[in-house]
Amino acid sequence: MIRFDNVTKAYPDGTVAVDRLSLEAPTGKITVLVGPSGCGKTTSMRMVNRLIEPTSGTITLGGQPVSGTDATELRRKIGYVIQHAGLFPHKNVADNVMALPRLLGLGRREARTRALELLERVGLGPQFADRYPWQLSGGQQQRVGVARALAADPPYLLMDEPFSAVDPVVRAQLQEEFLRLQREIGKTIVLVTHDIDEALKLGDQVAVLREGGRLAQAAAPAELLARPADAFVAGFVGRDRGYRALGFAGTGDGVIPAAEPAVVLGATRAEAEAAALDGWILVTAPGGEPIGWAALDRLDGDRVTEQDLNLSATTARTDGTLRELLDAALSSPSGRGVLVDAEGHLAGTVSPTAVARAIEEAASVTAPAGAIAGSAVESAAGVTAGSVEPAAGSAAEAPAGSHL
Ligand SMILES: Nc1ncnc2c1ncn2[C@@H]1O[C@H](COP(=O)(O)OP(=O)(O)OP(=O)(O)O)[C@@H](O)[C@H]1O
Repeated sequence: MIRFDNVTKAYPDGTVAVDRLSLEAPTGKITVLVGPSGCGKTTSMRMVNRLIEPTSGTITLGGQPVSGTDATELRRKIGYVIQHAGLFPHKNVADNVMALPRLLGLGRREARTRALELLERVGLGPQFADRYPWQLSGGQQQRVGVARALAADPPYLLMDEPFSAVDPVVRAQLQEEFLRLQREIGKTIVLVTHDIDEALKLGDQVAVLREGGRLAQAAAPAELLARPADAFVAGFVGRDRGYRALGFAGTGDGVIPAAEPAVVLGATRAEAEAAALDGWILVTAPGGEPIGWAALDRLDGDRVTEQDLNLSATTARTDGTLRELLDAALSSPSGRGVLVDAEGHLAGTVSPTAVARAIEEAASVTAPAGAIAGSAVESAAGVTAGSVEPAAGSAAEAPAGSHL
């Protein structure tokens, strides 16, 4: 565990960057520090590995005050990932990854083997080992940065805006990979971001800081969405937080999919017309995976082809979150959200009304009469005050929904 106890940092010019911060980052979990620019996120994090010394207060790592630990010794226990990866430009990828273990005396051949293993863990094949940083994309550089931080197998990881220098698509991919990796390695992580969506997606615990370096609230994402401590947190978390909370409000297990007829791509117009419930027919791949919807009155030829497909809808897994189910239902041109099983095969469809009913039920199971929907949703997610356990079906799980 990393613990901040009444920690303050005032710079010589009088700026109070961090003001009496008390916070625990639990072992094996991801704690995200989030807040507007200048609220003291980076300063807080850098005090952990003693790149910055606090003015007062104590930071402990596994019960040991960092101020009493030799800085070099300390940094061996703490991997550090920064924005733009911060790779050595004159070293190739393998040497970048193994710089620290080599310094600590690891032999060249062993270092190379370990570098290749680590690169594979972060999704980079052996062909990257001999490239130089300038020969990599931004996302690949970030992956090397993560591999390097893990090289000495430290129990703690500090990550400062690790995914912010890449485009949104790569970013989402890196976030998913990072969560998958963390499920394997279970490090104690403090991650800084200014992006609340990233914080809610990655954090087991999210600590919202406000200007002046004061902690506004630290809670599990579902708790933060359901019960923001004050107007600042509510504003920072965003206006659509009721909808976002559905991502933590249990799964669609209680929603029974309705049978949906479908035809395989390449079926004849007559087959599509015979099967359809209304003006829309669902089209699948030969293996049974839904691909898209076709409007019968807009079919181009005698057969259903890819050109006929409307691809605007998302699919949700039957055990996906209520948010994913609602999104599937609302994004479907036919008004029926497509559900798939764990193998990606069509399981049926669900209407927005059916999902709304499930949302109401989730809210009423545990809520006393008259309780506000927000706290009911939170109860349904099984979140207790102060808990940092991810709720079932939370962002820490593999993504259950995908694009149709
Ligand atoms: N060396 C310094 N001297 C004086 N003030 C500083 C120094 N370093 C940081 N600050 C100030 O401390 C405050 C907190 O800075 P910090 O970098 O921790 O914020 P941040 O939340 O990480 O911001 P950002 O999201 O913009 O990176 C800011 O007001 C900043 O200007």
